[in-house]
Amino acid sequence: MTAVVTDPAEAGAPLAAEAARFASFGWMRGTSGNLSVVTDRDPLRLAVTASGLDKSELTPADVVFVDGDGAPVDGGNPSAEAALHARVVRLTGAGAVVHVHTVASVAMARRHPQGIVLRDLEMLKGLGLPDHEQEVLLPVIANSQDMGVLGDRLEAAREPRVPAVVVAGHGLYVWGRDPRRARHHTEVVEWLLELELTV
Ligand SMILES: CSCCC(=O)C(=O)COP(=O)(O)O
Ligand SMILES: [Zn+2]
Repeated sequence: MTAVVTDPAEAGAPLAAEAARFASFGWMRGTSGNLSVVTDRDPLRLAVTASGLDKSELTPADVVFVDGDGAPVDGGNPSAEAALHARVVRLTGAGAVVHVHTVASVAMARRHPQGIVLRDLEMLKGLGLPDHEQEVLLPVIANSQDMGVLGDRLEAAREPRVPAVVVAGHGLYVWGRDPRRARHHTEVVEWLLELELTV
């Protein structure tokens, strides 16, 4: 069950902390990346990071509440990708979504535009897979500035066992039950991508 949150600072504090962590890894350079957390399920509401800010400097107030289509409910300027966050939540039931611009995700999508095979790695258990003897495809979808188009591509390509999709030439979308689990999934997927890039 999702605790209903209506105070921007309450919703924004964990997102600011997560953003600072990802930014410290170099995954949100410039003003790239965005984060969201579900604050209500009925009707669906998300707190999404505001657009165009340096994500290493967010304050708890730097979030905007959006509806199930990613439109602001009380004004404000949500992330340009808010509609994709909302779509991921509607599709997967996730409670938090992470979008980071990592070099490894873009490089690996360039090498493997049809998707990235991950197999025989203990770290796959960090995505909820039962053991290391697994082979899964991390989907890669083509980029678009139209979040509806990106959402359709994500829906068509997603692998239900993998809480992540790479957007070619852009970055990584990852989700989880809450911000902490979405962070763990993000760190695991990025580790797998960096490994495959290295070997
Ligand atoms: C240089 S970042 C370009 C936009 C983008 O892809 C991104 O992740 C940040 O967009 P936002 O509107 O959330 O700041
Ligand atoms: Zn982006």
